[in-house]
Amino acid sequence: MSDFAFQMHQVAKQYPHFQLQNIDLQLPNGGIMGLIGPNGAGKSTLIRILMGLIAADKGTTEVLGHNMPNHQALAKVNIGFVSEDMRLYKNATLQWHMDFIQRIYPEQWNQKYAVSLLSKFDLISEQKIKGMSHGQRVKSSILLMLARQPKLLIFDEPTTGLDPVARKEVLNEMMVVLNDEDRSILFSSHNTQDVEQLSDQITFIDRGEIVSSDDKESFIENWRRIRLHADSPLTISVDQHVKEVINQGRNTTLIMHQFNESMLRQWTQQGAVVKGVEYMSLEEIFVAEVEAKRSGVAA
Ligand SMILES: Nc1ncnc2c1ncn2[C@@H]1O[C@H](COP(=O)(O)OP(=O)(O)OP(=O)(O)O)[C@@H](O)[C@H]1O
Repeated sequence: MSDFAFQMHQVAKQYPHFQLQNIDLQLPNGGIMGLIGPNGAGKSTLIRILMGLIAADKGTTEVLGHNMPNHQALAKVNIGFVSEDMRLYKNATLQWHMDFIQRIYPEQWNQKYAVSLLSKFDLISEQKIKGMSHGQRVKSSILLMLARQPKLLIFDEPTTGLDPVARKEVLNEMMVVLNDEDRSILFSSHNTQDVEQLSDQITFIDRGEIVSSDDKESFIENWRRIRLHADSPLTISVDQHVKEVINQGRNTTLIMHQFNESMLRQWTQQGAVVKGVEYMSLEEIFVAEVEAKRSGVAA
């Protein structure tokens, strides 16, 4: 058994107008990784390669110790996948789907858990899929996936399009699953708040490449917003640590990477007063990381 839920090494995939490249990524067993990227960054392409739904042009992908896509049948027994375009049979009820999956995975299916999820998600098993709202369909897909207790759970944008109540229900249930240290989770999202709440590892992806991948604490610890006040203009330029300088009259805001207190001295010696040293939100860090990478100044 591998120590990793998945490992990707130098994976690449070329489409006519897009290239996923240099993907080196791994998730230790029991880890929870949030994959954040703008529209068209390559999140779904990366996930589809992991699922064996498409083959990479280059590199190696191993999921739960099985080589993908060649041994995907073995890996998929223990992978649960939920995506936005999940196909459920519109004319069938949720109960029909539950029975169907139970027949395919009789060993893994946990009927008691399925029934508890029905009540938690406020779903009616006798309802046909075609009569359900978007949120109910997403919750149904998640129920069907969770009740067979896979070792690796992959969610592609699980909270997109959900109202705040449904979103909270889904996130709460994901948190419960997360407490089981045996299970690993990868989920993609535009919503950095969801990712911040759930993940212990975060991967930023942009234009088909990984911008950075680290544990959440390291990201938060590495970045600061510094607010300075000075009566005369300060000369501060972008460098290895100062990623952005925003001048607003006598106030200057700096976005800084790998900050330490001693860096403040260079500006206090120019007569600046430090008004604030603030942690940044994951969303701000994401934007700063992407901008640094796009401008060629690696963060
Ligand atoms: N089958 C395909 N043929 C050609 N191009 C494709 C194909 N699948 C994806 N692409 C292109 O690859 C790029 C990345 O798409 P992908 O769906 O992986 O991005 P994403 O990060 O999941 O985006 P979003 O957040 O908008 O869902 C896009 O430019 C898309 O047009």
